[in-house]
Amino acid sequence: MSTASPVIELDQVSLSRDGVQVLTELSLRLDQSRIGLIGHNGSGKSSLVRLLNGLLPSDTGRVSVHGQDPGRGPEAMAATVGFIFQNPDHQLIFPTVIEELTFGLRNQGCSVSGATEQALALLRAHGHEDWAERPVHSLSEGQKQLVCIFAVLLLEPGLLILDEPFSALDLPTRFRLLELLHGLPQQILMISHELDTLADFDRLIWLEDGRVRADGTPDTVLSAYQADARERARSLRLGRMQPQASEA
Ligand SMILES: Nc1ncnc2c1ncn2[C@@H]1O[C@H](COP(=O)(O)OP(=O)(O)OP(=O)(O)O)[C@@H](O)[C@H]1O
Repeated sequence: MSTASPVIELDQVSLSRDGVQVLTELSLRLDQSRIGLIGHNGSGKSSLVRLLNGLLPSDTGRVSVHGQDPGRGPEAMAATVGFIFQNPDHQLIFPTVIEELTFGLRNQGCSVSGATEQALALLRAHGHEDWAERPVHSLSEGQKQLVCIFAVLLLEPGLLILDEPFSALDLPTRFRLLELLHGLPQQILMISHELDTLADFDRLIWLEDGRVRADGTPDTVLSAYQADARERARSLRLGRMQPQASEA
């Protein structure tokens, strides 16, 4: 794993997509081990994490991820940032688990035998050596998500970014994944609408309209976020009731 300082820094970063401003003058220094990113739909969470792994370029400002400039693009960032998508099918491209796991290592110049050895060792360490030759399509959603995590762990990135990794998973699988994530040495930045999965995190950032609405421990940020969501739900209900009242 990289020994670079595990710090993500954004300085006055703005980003627009299709001409719409998505992030506005965002400045953050993230050096905690477990960081959660929350916010209502469209608040800019996915855009922010895609900026960190080089999938989206910023319009203005400076971004540094463990000393690397994501402006170099996602391939150059692969050794620094492991990215886990919400839907494993967007990530998994090979027929078998072992092919999937060895691809990244081979890309980094590792021999077939060396890559296979490392992949088998990782599967063995997690009690899944029997998965090696399994067709990826035969795995459950939770098993596929684990394979995605194993694939990025083999590249030993300093940062793992997970964009809503739990949405398709049942509760036991969610617990199993959370346990695995909490045991990893990597810095973790995770987007989740499942707020209970973030309760043990060191820090939560609440994004709203591309700006930081709140930033602090789960205790403080989650209660404010839930109160805001309840207030929004209440005004939505009132909004629906208005036409009926005027009809009366
Ligand atoms: N591919 C895209 N092209 C153009 N605009 C996009 C694209 N994806 C998202 N956006 C816009 O960027 C803004 C932020 O979206 P983003 O996906 O970053 O939000 P989010 O907080 O991750 O939302 P959600 O919780 O719904 O996943 C929204 O206004 C959205 O419409």
